[in-house]
Amino acid sequence: MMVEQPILSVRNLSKQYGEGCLHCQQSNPKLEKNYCPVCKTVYACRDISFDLYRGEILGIVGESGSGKSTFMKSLYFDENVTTGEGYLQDYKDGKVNIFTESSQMKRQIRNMLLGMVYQNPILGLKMDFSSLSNIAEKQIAAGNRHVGNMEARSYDLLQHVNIPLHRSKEAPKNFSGGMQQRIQIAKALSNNPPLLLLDEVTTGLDLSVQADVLDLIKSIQREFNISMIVVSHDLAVIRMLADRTIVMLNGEIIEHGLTDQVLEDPQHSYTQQLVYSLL
Ligand SMILES: Nc1ncnc2c1ncn2[C@@H]1O[C@H](COP(=O)(O)OP(=O)(O)OP(=O)(O)O)[C@@H](O)[C@H]1O
Repeated sequence: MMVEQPILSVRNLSKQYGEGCLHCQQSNPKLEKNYCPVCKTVYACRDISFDLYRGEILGIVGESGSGKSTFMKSLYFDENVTTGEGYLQDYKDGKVNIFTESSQMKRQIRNMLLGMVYQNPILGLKMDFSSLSNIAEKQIAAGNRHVGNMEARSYDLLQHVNIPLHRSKEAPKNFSGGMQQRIQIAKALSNNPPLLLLDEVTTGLDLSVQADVLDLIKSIQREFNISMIVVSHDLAVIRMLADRTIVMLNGEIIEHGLTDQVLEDPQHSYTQQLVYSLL
């Protein structure tokens, strides 16, 4: 029998801000939430481990400050991890820890194998450039040189994310929040990545716009069979999107399981609170 390999494996990822001290460097130190009461070092992510499979959406939910964004930034190399390992099946057959690669290789991994959609579209888009050139930029970074092909792919993607083609030469700064997120999604998909990272992508949008963007994400999963990691503080978003869910609190994973299971039978008191607040 063929055993399915995860497309991403993360082992013991930790990220701290600060040097640590004798108090917090002992095993099982007593922390104040996620920071050391003595030296104030912040332990933003502690010992995060999981596998992600092809075509799967993994949800990460937790309150503000639980470490979700730090985790996502680490995966996209916006931040360097303090310790930990990450293996991508499509990079050197999943045999090399991506976190210890050179910055040049990290750039290449990012350009070829990852797509990122940020909560704040300013981080993901050049607001004054046309939507088309925003998408082309990512394709060029991934090594495409053929202008005709790039244009055709960009139009195709814009159509997919329901941006009227007659607006493709307009800059995202003219667009609504929902449209900007859809352009970010088109851009993130333009290099055909096996893994798409989505960080609070619907936060701040009107409910109906939010529903449209969530529908779009779901349809992209079905159509492209792409794996995604979706971070949100909102369990309703996670419920709609994620096959499996990780719950984070104070930088740690406190619960992990199939989303239905986590929702129906939450084990940790914090998860129970989150679930009951949905009712
Ligand atoms: N550059 C930094 N320097 C020091 N501490 C930081 C830095 N970035 C994040 N932190 C701290 O790390 C912890 C985790 O923050 P993070 O942004 O990952 O949380 P989050 O769950 O994404 O919350 P939010 O949704 O509010 O961003 C917080 O305590 C935060 O104050």
